[in-house]
Amino acid sequence: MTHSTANRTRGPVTGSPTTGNGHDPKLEIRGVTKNFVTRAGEVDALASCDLALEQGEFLTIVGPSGCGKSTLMMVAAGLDEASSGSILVDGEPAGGPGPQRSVVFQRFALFPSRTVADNICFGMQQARVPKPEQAERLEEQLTLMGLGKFRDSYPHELSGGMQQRVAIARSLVLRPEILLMDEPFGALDAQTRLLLQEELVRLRQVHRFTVLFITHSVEEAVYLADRVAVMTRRPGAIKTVIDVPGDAEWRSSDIETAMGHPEFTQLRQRVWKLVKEEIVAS
Ligand SMILES: Nc1ncnc2c1ncn2[C@@H]1O[C@H](COP(=O)(O)OP(=O)(O)OP(=O)(O)O)[C@@H](O)[C@H]1O
Repeated sequence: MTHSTANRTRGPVTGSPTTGNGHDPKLEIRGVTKNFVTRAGEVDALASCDLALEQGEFLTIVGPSGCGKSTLMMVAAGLDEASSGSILVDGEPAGGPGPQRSVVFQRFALFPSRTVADNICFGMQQARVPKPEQAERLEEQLTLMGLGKFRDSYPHELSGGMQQRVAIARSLVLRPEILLMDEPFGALDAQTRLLLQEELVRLRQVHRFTVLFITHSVEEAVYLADRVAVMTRRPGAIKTVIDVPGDAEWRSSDIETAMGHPEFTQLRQRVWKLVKEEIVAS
């Protein structure tokens, strides 16, 4: 994927959104709104949201707490219905959840009574992937995620970081075209988080999946992304989308080194200022 070196900031997108490079979108969130009816009244969670991700793009979403990020993710995953608007994959209505879109949540949600290997294979069994192929994909993921030694362990025997590796492996083994990640590293200690961020960059180089990634961490958002979408306060909409240059010097660095780079700091500050405006105004 190519990137412009100039950081362009786009205003709220209306109508049919384009991708960063104007290509046909892999995943498109078109005019999605969501309101919840509760006993206390209606909650407008999302105003009209538009986003388009091209094949292989990594788009991170940041925004104030409660602005509707997880709601948007649930709708994008087909796990909840939009009040209006649509989710398109390759230009077609996406419908309910399917193997094409895989979700990783903050909490690992592993089956406690299944071993690591069985947890990773669960989705493949459901999808009736032939046994020899299951075995092949399992071995590949165990190696990629550094889980080989833990294949026969149970989730309670693993650290949080290892459990999240299993959750990610369980998603990747299905070879999803689109990976939807809702604060996947939010429950981890700082060191494990750094390691998994770097591993996600590496995995993405191998798999080239399209990623929509929610985070509270502005650093994480900038480090991982091709573009960072900033949401408004609730009801959430896309306030701005910022390009992160693909050829930035810090791109091949680990996140600690990247954070010391002036260009990275500038981007981080720019994103944080936009988020802070929304926090202050809410
Ligand atoms: N099932 C639900 N029923 C009623 N209200 C809901 C439901 N889910 C979310 N909301 C409300 O919608 C709004 C957006 O919530 P959401 O969890 O999407 O925000 P968020 O940006 O992901 O928050 P955070 O950053 O704190 O995780 C909140 O006001 C929340 O209380």
